[in-house]
Amino acid sequence: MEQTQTSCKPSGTMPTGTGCSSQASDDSALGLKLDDGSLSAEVVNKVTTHPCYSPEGHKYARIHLPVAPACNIQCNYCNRKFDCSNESRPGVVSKLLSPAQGAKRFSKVKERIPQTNVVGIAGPGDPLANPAATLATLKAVALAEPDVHLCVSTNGLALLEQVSALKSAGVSHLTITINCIDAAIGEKIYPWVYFNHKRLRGRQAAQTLIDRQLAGLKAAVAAGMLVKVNTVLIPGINDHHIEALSQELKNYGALLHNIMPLISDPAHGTYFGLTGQRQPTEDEVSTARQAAGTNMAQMSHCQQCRADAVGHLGQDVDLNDMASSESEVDSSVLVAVASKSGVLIDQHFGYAQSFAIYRVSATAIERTEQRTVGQYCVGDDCDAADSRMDASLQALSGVKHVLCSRIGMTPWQALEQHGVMPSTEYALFGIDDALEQLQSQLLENGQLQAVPSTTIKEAM
Ligand SMILES: C[S@@+](CC[C@H](N)C(=O)[O-])C[C@H]1O[C@@H](n2cnc3c(N)ncnc32)[C@H](O)[C@@H]1O
Ligand code: SF4
Repeated sequence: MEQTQTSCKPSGTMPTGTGCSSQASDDSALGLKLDDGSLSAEVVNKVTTHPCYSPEGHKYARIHLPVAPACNIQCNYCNRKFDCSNESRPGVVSKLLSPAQGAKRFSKVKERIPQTNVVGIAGPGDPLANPAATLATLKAVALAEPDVHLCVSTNGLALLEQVSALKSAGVSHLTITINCIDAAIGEKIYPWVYFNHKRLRGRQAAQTLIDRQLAGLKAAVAAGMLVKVNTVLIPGINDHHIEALSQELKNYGALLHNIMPLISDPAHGTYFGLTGQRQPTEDEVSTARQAAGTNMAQMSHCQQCRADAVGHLGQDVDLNDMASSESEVDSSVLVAVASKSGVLIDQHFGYAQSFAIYRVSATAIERTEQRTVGQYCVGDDCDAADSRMDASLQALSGVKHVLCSRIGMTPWQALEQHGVMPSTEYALFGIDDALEQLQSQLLENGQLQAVPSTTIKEAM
């Protein structure tokens, strides 16, 4: 890394300044800083040309490509469903994209907004719970435009094992959401964490996540990435802990700290929304930033963007007129339904011995066949061997969507990697109702050719 001295000097919090230095970090050993505590010219350039890292980057635009639907943890403030109209909060998107569609969207946007120099993957789930789609998208974008900044935003659970792949793909800017370093706090934020093929709960889940986040942070910094940490400020849960957290983040070499207010609304269908967890006041956010600012450079211009945000920060571009150019519009899709009763979506993917296959087009929903599969989970063993997944994939050949009541993370990821979209969104819905809702969603998202009217036909 180039070590040219610059005029960028420590300034503590960074709402309006250069945003390129921190007050007290002593991480020069990590290669980001010079001996006098200032940042190298290369780092300053990477920070000030990124709209999310520095207010100075406002002349540049960013695009988030929504290619990562699955998540390996659950946060009590998050619901990754598709958005309602005009909804703007992290984790929501209008339409998921494949890596090829993502790269195409980037090229279109770059033509229209040439200042787009940042391509990020931030969901709607966790990019590193969908590593194949994330890496394929990053590589396709880098091929089209080698000079863009590539960014990833992750909860950090799977970071340690992905750092070198991210580095090789050219990721320079990384954001990790770390809300606490105390598992007693973490268990109030994360109901479960899916790690090493097991769903962990309670304190063990929180401790595992925290350990992995800190190990991943350390590895990413050592690999030369500029690491920003997001912390969601949740009154009564982690607000008393912010200073201790920022001290640890500094020790681990994070460059910036972005304390974001919790967004909580009963209508969002999140645990915190439903339990009435309140959002912090502006004063509480600024107190937290001051407390953390004694250790870390603070950000305060974050817009808490959607996972498909496009354009300059705070001036998002409407993508509706681009949908048709993202093609991959089908005239019909095959949907596999896992059902025990034959009436409801009430079968776990792993325990299904057969799937009912439906052909869904814009004008019809037609049941075509029943396909038998070798059961994926055997006894308590849902950490199935690759061969059982291969057999399931073969049985589901040509299928684009699987509707089931539950599914493990391993088969979810394997299906996604093969272009099949699993969904538990319709668990316990009537099959007809679920298929009609899916049909409407595909039409709305431009993934089916739009022709009105619906009929359900039993062709068997
Ligand atoms: C949707 S996430 C996607 C990236 C990744 N899964 C993660 O959690 O870091 C992007 C950011 O939005 C934050 N976020 C999600 N829901 C939120 C909410 N209701 N209020 C405030 N921040 C939220 C996450 O904590 C994260 O920092
Ligand atoms: S890690 Fe990110 S995507 Fe996953 S539940 Fe939490 S906020 Fe949502």
